[in-house]
Amino acid sequence: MGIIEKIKEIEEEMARTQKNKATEYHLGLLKAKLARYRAQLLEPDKKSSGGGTGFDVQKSGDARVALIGFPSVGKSTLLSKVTHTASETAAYEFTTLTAIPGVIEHQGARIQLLDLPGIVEGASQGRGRGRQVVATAKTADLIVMMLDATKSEEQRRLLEIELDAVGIRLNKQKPDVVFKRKTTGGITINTTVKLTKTDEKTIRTILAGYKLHNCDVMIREDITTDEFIDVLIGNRKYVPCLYVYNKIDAISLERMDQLAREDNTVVISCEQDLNLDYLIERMWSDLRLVRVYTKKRGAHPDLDDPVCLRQGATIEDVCNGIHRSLATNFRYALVWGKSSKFSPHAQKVSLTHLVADEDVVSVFTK
Ligand SMILES: Nc1nc2c(ncn2[C@@H]2O[C@H](COP(=O)(O)OP(=O)(O)OP(=O)(O)O)[C@@H](O)[C@H]2O)c(=O)[nH]1
Ligand SMILES: [K+]
Ligand SMILES: [Mg+2]
Repeated sequence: MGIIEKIKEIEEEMARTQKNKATEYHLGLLKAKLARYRAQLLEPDKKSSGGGTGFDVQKSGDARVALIGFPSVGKSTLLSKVTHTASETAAYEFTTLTAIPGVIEHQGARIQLLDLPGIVEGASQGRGRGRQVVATAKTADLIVMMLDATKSEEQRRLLEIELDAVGIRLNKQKPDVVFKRKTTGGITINTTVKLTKTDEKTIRTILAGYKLHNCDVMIREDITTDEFIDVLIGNRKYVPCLYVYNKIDAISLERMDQLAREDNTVVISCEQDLNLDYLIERMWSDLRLVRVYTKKRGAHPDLDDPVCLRQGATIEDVCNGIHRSLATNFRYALVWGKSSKFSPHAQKVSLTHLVADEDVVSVFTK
């Protein structure tokens, strides 16, 4: 039996099993098994399973945004509108057959926008080019899920299932759980909060299912069983997602208003150029780029050309963003702005210092 059939079998068994206290552990085990098979399915370079690697497009610029959606929702139309790259658009499905990168320049940042083929239900299990598309989505700093405002709400949930199946968690934080393997000593589980969505017995069942007999688990958040499995499997990607409803020119004002009020949602019309500037503004802010202005001694900072970095960036990243040799010859840096603990004055810092948006940095070398 192939992996896909095994997955089907487990999914069927889970659907058949009634959810209650008595079946909780069994369901937990099935979930763990399912997650293991899914992971196998996505391992790259397995000839039998067709591989799980994305399209071979070089990352460029300061961040990558991937356009994910069903066929003909208007992904290529968007790319053609907001970048200088043309991507073929047409009224028939699967017009786009590969990944097409374009560049958006906004607030000193260069954002790579990736147009991708449309995906269909079952994409994560190898239908169409879906596997490649969802694998590419994993490499993105932000996913723009494009939806057709004229179609049913169901499309959003279906796409979420496909992304979830490849280990992408949308608009979620990594669960606050510390998991440590040991060689002896058995299992220790500590919790700092009351668990209401799972319990210790389920967690022990799952650990046993993974043949983990010696480990320390520290749970600091009211997690679900699924979230615990995510922590065990480890290679989950937590990616921000913006839901973009296109073709609002073709729906009623009431419907548009309703969609626009949902969380993490922007409504647009590519064809009529409605709200596209706002969409770019939202993409830019959801990427949470950190702009750092560099300043030479005695000169004013260069405010036109910031170094754009991701959240969590350090002075070392700033150095690497300026010049390859800077970090190796680094002596110290002066930082003005939100990350300086003496703000408005400068703080003298080392390579590991975390920078904040709109900091000004001077680097001193040997
Ligand atoms: N009414 C309306 N139609 C649009 C809008 N944007 C795109 N379209 C139409 O939708 C159709 C599909 O557009 P594409 O850009 O090719 O869609 P896609 O998502 O790239 O499609 P695939 O590459 O096949 O997955 C085309 O006929 C477009 O003219 C819009 O804002 N309003
Ligand atoms: K199309
Ligand atoms: Mg297209």
